[in-house]
Amino acid sequence: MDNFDDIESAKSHHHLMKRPPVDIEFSDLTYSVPHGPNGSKIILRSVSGLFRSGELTAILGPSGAGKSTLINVLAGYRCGDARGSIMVNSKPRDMKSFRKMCRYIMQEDLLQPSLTVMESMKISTDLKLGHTITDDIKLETIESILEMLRLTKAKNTLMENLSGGERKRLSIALELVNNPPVIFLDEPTTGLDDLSSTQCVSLLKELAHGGRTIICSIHTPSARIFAMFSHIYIVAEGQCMFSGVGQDMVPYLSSIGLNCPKHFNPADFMIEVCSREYGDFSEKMSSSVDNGKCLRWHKDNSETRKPIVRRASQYDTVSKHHYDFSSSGWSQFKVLLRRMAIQHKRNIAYLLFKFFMYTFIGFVVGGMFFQFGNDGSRTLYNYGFMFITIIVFMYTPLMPVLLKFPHEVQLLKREYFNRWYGLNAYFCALTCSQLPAQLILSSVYIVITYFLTNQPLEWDRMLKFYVICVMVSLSSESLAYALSSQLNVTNSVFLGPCLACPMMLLSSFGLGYKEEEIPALIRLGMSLSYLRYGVEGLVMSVYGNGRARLDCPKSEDYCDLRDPSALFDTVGMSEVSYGKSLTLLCLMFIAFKVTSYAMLRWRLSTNPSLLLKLGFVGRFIKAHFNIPR
Ligand SMILES: Nc1ncnc2c1ncn2[C@@H]1O[C@H](COP(=O)(O)OP(=O)(O)OP(=O)(O)O)[C@@H](O)[C@H]1O
Repeated sequence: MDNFDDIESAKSHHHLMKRPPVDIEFSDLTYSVPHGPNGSKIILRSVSGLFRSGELTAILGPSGAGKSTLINVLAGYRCGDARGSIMVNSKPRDMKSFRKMCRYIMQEDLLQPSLTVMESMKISTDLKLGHTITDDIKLETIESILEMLRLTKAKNTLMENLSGGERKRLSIALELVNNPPVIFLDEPTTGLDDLSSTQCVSLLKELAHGGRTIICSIHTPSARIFAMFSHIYIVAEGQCMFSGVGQDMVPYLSSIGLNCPKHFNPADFMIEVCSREYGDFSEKMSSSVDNGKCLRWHKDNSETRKPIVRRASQYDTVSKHHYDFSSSGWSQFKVLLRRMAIQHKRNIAYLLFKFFMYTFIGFVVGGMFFQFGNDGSRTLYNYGFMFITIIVFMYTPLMPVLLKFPHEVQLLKREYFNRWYGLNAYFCALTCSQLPAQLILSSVYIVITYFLTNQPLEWDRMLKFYVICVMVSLSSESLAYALSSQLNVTNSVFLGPCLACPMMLLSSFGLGYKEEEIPALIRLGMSLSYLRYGVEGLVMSVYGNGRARLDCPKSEDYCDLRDPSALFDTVGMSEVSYGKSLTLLCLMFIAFKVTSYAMLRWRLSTNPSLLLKLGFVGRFIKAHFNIPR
């Protein structure tokens, strides 16, 4: 088969270099999830097992048996309510160092959109190999991995145009770049045809031969694929039904009175047994392998006929390896910024659409308040223009983030978990990547409306107006990140505008009231609405700083608000200054930014959900408000 030749030719390369052994042993592992307001559902029931380096382990079992959960818990992706012990090289798993050496390829192929295969491989190598390795070596590594995974022909294809098999292989390729010693794969062959599945598993086998610990869950493998695994671990109903070498599965089943028919795929037979097609053998099977503790069927040392036991000195070499980030935070930031810039460039149609939308809204609003800026009889209408401008700068950056970011978080979770980069670098790159478009689009709207509505053409007033609009839009964007980093799309899109409504109302509250007439609670709400500081800032930039009395058209007998101070009294802003409003707006922006960072860190954390620690209230929120973790 071509692929075997490819693998042979690639053996000498960096990504297939031998790795020191990492053995994973778990015992009495129990995992439950909250179920209903008070209850919990046990998914893993005191299972034990040993997954050794140099072995390709398959976790098999009927659908819903707990395979993905076992992988999630072992990889540390979900720790939730897990109890029991997980040992790595005979020492309790230290999540911090374990995460540095393990990679997790999830069932869904979460790949960054709008990048070609080559671009994503380059970004992956730049992030993972850092700048200590020359570009030539990186390119060589990429070329050989792509060749090995038969992706060379697709290297200039955009991710979204790849076939299911190619996407799966690319997910593996991206993680192979820095030669991880432990790889978890959740159903790597799902969606692949027979040939692609065989090639994928033979690649994993080759990687395992290089000393890696490769653990994957798999659905009903063909007899050929089944024979490729060095270790089979069967799970059903959250318990271990068998753990050992594939060839021993038929004798094992015979030993408990279940004879696999000739010419029957042992994996299929085992799944049928676990699905109770031949009666209930679950307890018998699970107790005969001591729920995974029994090593009788494991690959043994041919001389001693005992399971292979490693020497402590072999494990020591692992700690000498450095699996830390190869690139500095600054390099990660630059690479991520480059990636986001490419994605923006590829999405130029979306940017153009936004440009036209801002232009269109600019003309609509400018037309509605045409020439009101210096008209003493229309001062309140002009105040309305400023209020609407703030609403525009609240909604336009809010909605796209609420719609897009919940999906982006999934990608972020995968890359962050697999230690492509740190959160600080990502967060800074995300903030900076949005800024140029934000500044340009804000200018488009402001230039159109400012001139159409005939606001004072003084540089300092225009600049002040611009700064307030940009700060409101950046605050709205940060608020949207804070919400959408915790919620799914449906809830984000619902909650965002719901929160915006009271803030909008509070921003213009006070019209016609004296400050002491406003109830204390509403005054508190007003002081928490960043939109209010936005409206105040715009009013002060246009009317503050000693603006002269406005023109009063001849058609009017009397213009009661032609004096700016009369407007300040009417809208309850006589005590307001531009500097104070801008400072408070900036503080609100910082508060939103810090909140969105903290929310994101919380979302990426593998610790038990904070909500679960809150007891009943937390469980209720989690169960009924679709909080994804
Ligand atoms: N958060 C959760 N809340 C409630 N039940 C859950 C949760 N996560 C998993 N389960 C349940 O736990 C069981 C095991 O799920 P898991 O995804 O591990 O199964 P699996 O063996 O990987 O299945 P499949 O092969 O179909 O992917 C299933 O019955 C599933 O419904």
